[in-house]
Amino acid sequence: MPENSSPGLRLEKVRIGLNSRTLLSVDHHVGPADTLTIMGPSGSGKSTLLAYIGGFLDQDFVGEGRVICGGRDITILPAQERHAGILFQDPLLFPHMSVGGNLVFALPASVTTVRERRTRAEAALEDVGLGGLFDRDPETLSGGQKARVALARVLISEPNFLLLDEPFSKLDMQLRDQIRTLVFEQASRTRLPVILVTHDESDARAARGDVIEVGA
Ligand SMILES: Nc1ncnc2c1ncn2[C@@H]1O[C@H](COP(=O)(O)OP(=O)(O)OP(=O)(O)O)[C@@H](O)[C@H]1O
Repeated sequence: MPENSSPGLRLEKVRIGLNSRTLLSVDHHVGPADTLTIMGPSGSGKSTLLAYIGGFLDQDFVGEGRVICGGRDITILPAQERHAGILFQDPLLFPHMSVGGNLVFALPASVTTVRERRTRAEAALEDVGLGGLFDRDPETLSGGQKARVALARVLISEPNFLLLDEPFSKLDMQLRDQIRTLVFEQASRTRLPVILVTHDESDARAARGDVIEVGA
């Protein structure tokens, strides 16, 4: 199989620049269910790299190189056609919707009936250990439960790959361990390539994949 038709996510000679300065360069292939961890000092361009891959790079930056997903060059596609599943430090749940509403909102439009949409959301909640919480107000959840809902919402959107921007950094140590185990289990189950940005060595170890240090 020619290399660029392989499954997974290929970052081909990707360079992120600001003004005339190169912030970081990456050339790497992330296979299905593999994680590439990006570590580096604050301001080294890690979040900006995720924005380039996801298709939402701010116009102040220069992004070069190709992003190839499942053999398809997605570099020129707008964000909504790249289907990145993104998790940030904050779960960013919609406060005016129930937990289930947050998930139903993220479902692909191809799931059309109300009954099927509800069934899919309930199953996604089960997958992250939150069965039965469909009707809950997200504001009443603990930090760990919110992180689980955010994960379920990303997974139910049927993303092509995951971009994780320090998603565990606000959780205390025990919770951090639980949530990241769940994230990597689910990424592995769904065969998604993952790019993880973190400052934390234990996140990198838990991810078990390749680690790139940038800005060193
Ligand atoms: N919209 C913007 N316009 C100009 N410069 C920006 C903009 N957003 C961020 N920057 C700068 O670009 C650089 C890269 O930012 P980025 O957020 O990607 O770094 P990071 O490695 O993710 O940092 P951290 O680890 O602190 O999250 C930083 O120097 C930042 O100050």
